[in-house]
Amino acid sequence: MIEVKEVEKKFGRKKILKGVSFTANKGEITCLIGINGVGKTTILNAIMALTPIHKGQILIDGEPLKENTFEKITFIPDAITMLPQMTIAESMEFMHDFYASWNQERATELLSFFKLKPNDRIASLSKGNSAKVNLLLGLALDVDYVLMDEPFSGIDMFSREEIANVFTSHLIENRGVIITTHEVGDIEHLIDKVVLLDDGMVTKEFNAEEARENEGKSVIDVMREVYVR
Ligand SMILES: Nc1ncnc2c1ncn2[C@@H]1O[C@H](COP(=O)(O)OP(=O)(O)OP(=O)(O)O)[C@@H](O)[C@H]1O
Repeated sequence: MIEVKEVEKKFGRKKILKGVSFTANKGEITCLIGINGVGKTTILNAIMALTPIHKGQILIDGEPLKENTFEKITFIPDAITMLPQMTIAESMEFMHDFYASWNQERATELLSFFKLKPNDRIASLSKGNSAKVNLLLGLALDVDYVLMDEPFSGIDMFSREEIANVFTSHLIENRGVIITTHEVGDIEHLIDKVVLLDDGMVTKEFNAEEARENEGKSVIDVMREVYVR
């Protein structure tokens, strides 16, 4: 389980996170939802210790992040980090050399799942294919937790559908996934848990299935109650 406890974060004098708390379980897809600039990426960066926090605590399976935790968790940012002149195949080799947790079999499966061509250069990829390569490089690691920053942002409907299919496939298996988004529409059915953020705080944390079954409400219905007052 990933536990984010009372996390506070400032940039200069501006307080971005004002005591954010939530949990994300293994085997579930947790979605952080909030408008642009609310601090979604900052939360993922904080979980990965890529940015320092000023107060609070983040635990992964009960322990603070340490060097060996990086074999347990991966972060898929919203833009590809491979060099533009590299081919997809070279990017995969790079990851293979760098991470002990690289799973070549899964990488090859993802390559065909996304219908990507290994000899295409990163610089030549469309936004949709670039997002798919990014996802491939993260999901091919045998880790327990995957953090994804806006995996559906700015890409066409068909690419979004293909990416969404990964979430319901064995490629996610029983990992814990945290994704961020500001538009929940066409991924609503994939989400187990929702964490709504507003003004640097969690305004509501709920189980999407329970809201549907017990109250007959969609994620968007609950969002409307919280944000449109
Ligand atoms: N390195 C930084 N220095 C100063 N301010 C920053 C820095 N990184 C982020 N911020 C500010 O912190 C706030 C939260 O940024 P963040 O990127 O976490 O938001 P977000 O919810 O992910 O937004 P988006 O949906 O646009 O990606 C924004 O106001 C942003 O301008």
